Amino acid sequence: MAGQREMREKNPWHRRPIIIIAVLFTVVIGGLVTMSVMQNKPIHQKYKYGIVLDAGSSHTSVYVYQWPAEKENNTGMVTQKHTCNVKGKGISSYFRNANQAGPSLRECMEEAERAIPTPRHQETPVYLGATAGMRLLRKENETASGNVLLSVMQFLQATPFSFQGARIITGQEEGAYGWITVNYLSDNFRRAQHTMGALDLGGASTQITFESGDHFKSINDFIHFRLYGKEYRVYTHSFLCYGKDQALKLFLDRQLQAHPTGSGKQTLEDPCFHPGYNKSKSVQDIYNSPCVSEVQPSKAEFTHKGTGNWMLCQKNVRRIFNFSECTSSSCSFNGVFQPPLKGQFGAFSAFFFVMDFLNLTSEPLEVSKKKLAAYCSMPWDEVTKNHKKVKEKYLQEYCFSGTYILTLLEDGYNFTSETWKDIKFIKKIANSDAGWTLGYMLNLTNMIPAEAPDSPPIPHAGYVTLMVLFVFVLFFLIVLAYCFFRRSSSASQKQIV
Ligand SMILES: O=c1[nH]cnc2c1ncn2[C@@H]1O[C@H](COP(=O)(O)OP(=O)(O)O)[C@@H](O)[C@H]1O
Ligand SMILES: [Ca+2]
Repeated sequence: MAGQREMREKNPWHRRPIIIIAVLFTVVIGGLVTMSVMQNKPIHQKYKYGIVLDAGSSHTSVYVYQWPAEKENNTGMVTQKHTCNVKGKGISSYFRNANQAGPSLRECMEEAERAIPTPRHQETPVYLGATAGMRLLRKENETASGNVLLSVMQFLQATPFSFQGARIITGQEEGAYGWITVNYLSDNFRRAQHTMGALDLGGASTQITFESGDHFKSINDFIHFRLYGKEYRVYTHSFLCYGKDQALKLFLDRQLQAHPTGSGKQTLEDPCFHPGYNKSKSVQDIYNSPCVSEVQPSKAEFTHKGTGNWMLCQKNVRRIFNFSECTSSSCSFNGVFQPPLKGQFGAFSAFFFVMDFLNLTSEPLEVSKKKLAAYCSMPWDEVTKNHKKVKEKYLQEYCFSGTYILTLLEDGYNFTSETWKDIKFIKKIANSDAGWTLGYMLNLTNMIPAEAPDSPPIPHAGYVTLMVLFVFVLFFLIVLAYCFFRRSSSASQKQIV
């Protein structure tokens, strides 16, 4: 008996309260660990959706975006779920039969219906923004542009989505939203010291946008943003008629006016088209735009003949710009103020399509010029043989388009051989297309807050881990205290004995 009691006193685990405490602690710790694992398991996300239609001058694209419902204001959360290119030309081409403009969007809107779960349709906002093609049509024929917009509005209103409006956005908005898109997708607003500039080349206009502290001139070209608690002063300018399709019209007009012919069909010897290229073209196709001079050549047709001479091509391309007039401290072209370039630039849309086709997206400026000169001098039949799958409409123009891009960037915007590496020709960032549509939607749905959202001092997972650790330490301390107490009480018992 005495021996048994002695053993029990030596081994404290034999005591009932201790066993109960140990079991309780095990249960509590087990509970806490399970809770922390459960809490951090990815829960089934509820997504929200948004649709933006980019009604460009050459064609319309439909973009479907999605984001987790509870993370609306976290940057980098919106992703591009689906895109669809509307068949045919841009909505401005429906100026003669405006009521056909809306129905032309049908197939792509049906695709959007399939891309978004049906229960979400009603709450999904849909926006249409029209760019330079519609700006030009409004200039030429306001009634026609109004009718085209009315047709697309009526069509979109009848879709199951929540229609939020169809309008012609300004060139400034186009530039600014493109800038917001590239910086949002690169997570520059919250993580980086600097933002990235945006260069957008369309068919009818082109935009340059970048952060610049230089704000004393031309207030019109500066926009202020407060995003995630930071101030941004952004320069943006849109050049109407300097998209690549309108620039080609300006270019052909200059050449046709420079070599008027007397009687007979006019032949235009064009250094920006390949040798052996020979096509009869309608004069009306050039003069159907408010960008070109009102004095038309008298003939209805002309023969467009390529000569493939890059040096001469660049010399002629330069003529569509005015580089001499400038009443400000510094200018891009046509007397437009532009502060000195700063930082890196993302160049997208036609900047990317053309430079990518020509394999010039990562070449230095001088190499690009040499390669382009060699490409322009290639005979047209060889070009068509080498690129059987490329649409002829694009293929015939790549020599001109490449030359136009190099000239616009170097002589127009003032990039140099040294700063050329700061231009990144991009199509997508983080799987979403670079362009103005995402920035437009982020702005209209208030998804970029002016102030940085308050975040807890430690993340949730860290909090749970700390709590578990804390319980372990507490448990260890109690055991330690108990042992200490046991030892000192048995020592004092011995002394009494
Ligand atoms: O694959 C391609 N190769 C060359 N150019 C392209 C390709 N895809 C689109 N483009 C061009 O990109 C431009 C897009 O312009 P958009 O239609 O957005 O006009 P906008 O922005 O001036 O309103 C057009 O000039 C179109 O021809
Ligand atoms: Ca565009």
